[in-house]
This record gives sequence, C-alpha cells and structure tokens, in this order.
Amino acid sequence: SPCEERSGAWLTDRDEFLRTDEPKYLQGLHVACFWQQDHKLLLEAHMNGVREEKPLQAEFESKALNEDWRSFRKALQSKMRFTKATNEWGNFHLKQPFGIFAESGHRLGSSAEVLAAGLVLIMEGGQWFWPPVRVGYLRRLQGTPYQLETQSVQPVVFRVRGFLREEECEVIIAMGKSNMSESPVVPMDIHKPDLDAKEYRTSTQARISSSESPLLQELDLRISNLTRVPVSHNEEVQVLRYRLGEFYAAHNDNFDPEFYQTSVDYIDKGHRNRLLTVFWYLTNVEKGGETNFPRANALPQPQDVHSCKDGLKVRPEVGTVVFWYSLRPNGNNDPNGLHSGCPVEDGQKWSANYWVWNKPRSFEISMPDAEVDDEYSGEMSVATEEVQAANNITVVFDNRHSYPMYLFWKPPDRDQEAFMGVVKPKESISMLTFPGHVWHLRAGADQSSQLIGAQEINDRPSQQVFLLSPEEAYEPSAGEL
Ligand SMILES: O=C(O)CCC(=O)C(=O)O
Ligand SMILES: [Fe+2]
Repeated sequence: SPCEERSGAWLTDRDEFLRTDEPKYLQGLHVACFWQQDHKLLLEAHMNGVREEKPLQAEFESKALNEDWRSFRKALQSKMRFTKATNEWGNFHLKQPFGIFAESGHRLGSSAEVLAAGLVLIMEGGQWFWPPVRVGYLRRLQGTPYQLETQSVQPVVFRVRGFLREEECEVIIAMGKSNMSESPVVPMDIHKPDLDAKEYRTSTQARISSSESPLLQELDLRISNLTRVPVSHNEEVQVLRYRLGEFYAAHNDNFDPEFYQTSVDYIDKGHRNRLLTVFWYLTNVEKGGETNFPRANALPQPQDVHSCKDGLKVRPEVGTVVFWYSLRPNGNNDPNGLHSGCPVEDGQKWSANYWVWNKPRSFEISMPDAEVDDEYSGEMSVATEEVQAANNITVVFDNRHSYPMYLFWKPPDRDQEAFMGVVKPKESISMLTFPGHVWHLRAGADQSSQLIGAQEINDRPSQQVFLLSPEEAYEPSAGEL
C-alpha cells in the first residue's frame, strides 16, 4: 500500500506482547490505509495494532466516497469486520461510537478527510490512544517540545520528561498544601461499609480546580495536546503528598463494572470510565516512592498488593509525567494497568493525579459521531469540541520595590481572588496566563494588604514583562485604589 512506510510508526510486532495469558495485540486499534485506483477505493488494514504479514485488504466502490458519513462508516465497519461486541461489558447502547483519526490524533468526520489523510487510526473505544510500538520507542509530539518514551507495551505506559517546569511544580504544591486531607479510596462492592482506607493508601491529598488557576488551565491544554483527548474529559487535579513510609497499594484507576456494580452508579455499566492517568512528579524523592506496575514484563497478578518487589518501577523526577492507559483501545478494562505508589524511604514525595475519562465529564455533552452510530441504537452522548491551541502568555512581574508584592488572579465570574504567588523585593516571577486575564497586585505585610494595581493581559506578545517600579505605574499611593 502507499502507506507502507508511514505505518511503521504505529504498529507493534506481535512478539513485543510478552504475556501468554492474553491476546498478543491491542484490542480495537486498527491502522488503515485508503487510496483510489481504477474507480475503486482500496483499503489495507493492520488490525489490532500489530504488524501483519497479510494485512486485511478490501475494496469499495468509488461512490463510497460520496456517501454520507454514516454509510461510509457502516461500509468500513463491515469490510473490517468489527462490531461493538468486542467489548465485554454488554449494554452496547451505552458504548461510545468508534472514532477515526488522522496520525496527528485529529478526529475525522467525512470520507473526504479520510481519503486526504490516507493513513488513519480507528479506535473502537472512541478515543485517541497512542500506540506504544515497542519499549524504548521515542515519539516526538508534533507542535510541542515533548517526547513520548514508551516504558511498557502491556500495560501501555509512557514517560514524558520535562513536561512541567520546576516553578510550576512549586506553584501546584503550594495550591495543594493549603487544603490537604486524607486520601480516600473509592469502596468496591466487596468492601465493608467501614473500609479502612489507611490499609491501602496513606498519603494525603487535595483536589485543586482549574477554575482557580491560570496555570492549571494552561496545563489542561498542555495535557490535552499530549493525550489528544478533549479537556472536557478531565477530572479535577488531585495533589498527593507522601511522607516517610507512606504508600498506595496496587490498584487500578478505572472502575471495573464487575466490582463497582452497586457502589458507583455514574459509570454507564463500565462504558463511562477513566481511560488514562497522567501522573505528575512534583518533586524528586531521595529514595523509594516509585510508581510500580506489578503486571508489566508479563508478571502475574500479584498475591500481595503491598509488595513493590516485582514490576516495572518509574522513578519520581521533578517535572516528569508518566501516563498509562487503564482501558484498552476498544474500551475494555486493561488489568495490566495495575499500579502502586511504593513507600517513600527517604525524603518526601509530592505528585498529582490527572485522570482523563473516555467520555466527557458532563452528561450534557454529546459524544462525536453519536448521531451516525446506530449499531445498537439509542446512543446517548460525545464531545464535538476540538483541542484548542494553547495561546497562553508568559508574564513576568518584576518587583523593583523594597517590599514583597502579592499576586492574585481575578476570575471574571467571581469576586474572590486566587492567590498565585509572591514577588520578593528586587526579584521577578514568571507566570502563565491567558489574554484578557486580570491580575491584582497587593503590597504590604501579607496577602490581604492593600490593592495597588490591576493589570489586564494583552493578546500579544506571548511574553509580557511588567515592571513594578517605585517611579512608574504601580507606586502605592494612599487611598487611590
Ligand atoms: O504515587 C504513585 O506513584 C501512584 C499513585 C496512584 O496510583 C494514585 O493515586 O491513584
Ligand atoms: Fe492510581
């Protein structure tokens, strides 16, 4: 096929799948090439993400290209012979429609777009899923300075170093610090009502919301660019602190409907679920505190969920994120996604969970292609929004005064300001923000001191410096503001 060379970046050799107790492929991820020849539309597909010696071949009448999206999808599905039934959870009216994507992760919505793309990836679970290719595979993320490093194929785990800047990590820790509480564990059906969470998880945690912070809003976009899943699928960030000896025993982040039939009622019988976790390391850890994947390298389900002895360990490193899929590309549970936070043996570990769901968090948002997917009738939802380009602005506040200045973001929709940081005397601080955002500056003994200025952020340039100098704009003068 004309896609021969390009497909190499998306396919995994069968022997990269080390487990012998499950199929050696990526369920529901298909790499397909389309091209036109002699009034026909030709298709060659490597099914389930593996390189096949004899890929599936099919041809459509050329008029397939002029058909509407629904008919095109139906024809495609029948040629490729997949149905929703590859998912084990039944209740297919709740399963989201399959998605067709260009190599960029951009969702396609017409046969013309498919033909123009040539090579497409089809995800039966409806959301983009990065193929792991093989351990050690490096994938540059177009349009970003980041690189995905495959850590494991089963489970699918990637690491991205330098994803967060150290200053950003500090801001996130500071936001978390101010409202920490014991980390909860979502009870399973089998757990007794008085489940002692401490047996499984001893860290403390805080939920922080993007609505409170321009930095978190920027990170929403940065992560959505990383995962290629819309921002509307995110859960609020959960900041975690592990002190000496603290840990989180092995668990899966998604909700297997088998274990959460009664205790959790918002998961659409399993079809609404956590798809992936982007886990942030906000500090280095002297010793211990790794994230461990006990089933990686074909290891069996561990007997002891508290043991960190075996498995693939990822070392915390400030600014690095590790991300893994808890579901397979077809929407099923991937039990290999089992992981733990190993006990901290020296120092302290700050980190954060960023959970991304396979459906939008709001039940109001409908899912893409829902209106054209009637395989099992009565589809409900899907997000049509595109990943927005991150148009964030870096602002530098340069404090020439001999006293500290306190920085606040003033959200447009509420009175309360969000505290963002202190600019020490004669120092400057750099912040991420967006055009139109309003910043308040206060000076004096503490955060509640006098408002001495407000600054709205301009559309450009992308880096803006504000001098807070005694001679100029922000001179505090009694009673003025
Ligand atoms: O701390 C870690 O490395 C993992 C934590 C975790 O898996 C969780 O909080 O869900
Ligand atoms: Fe987890």
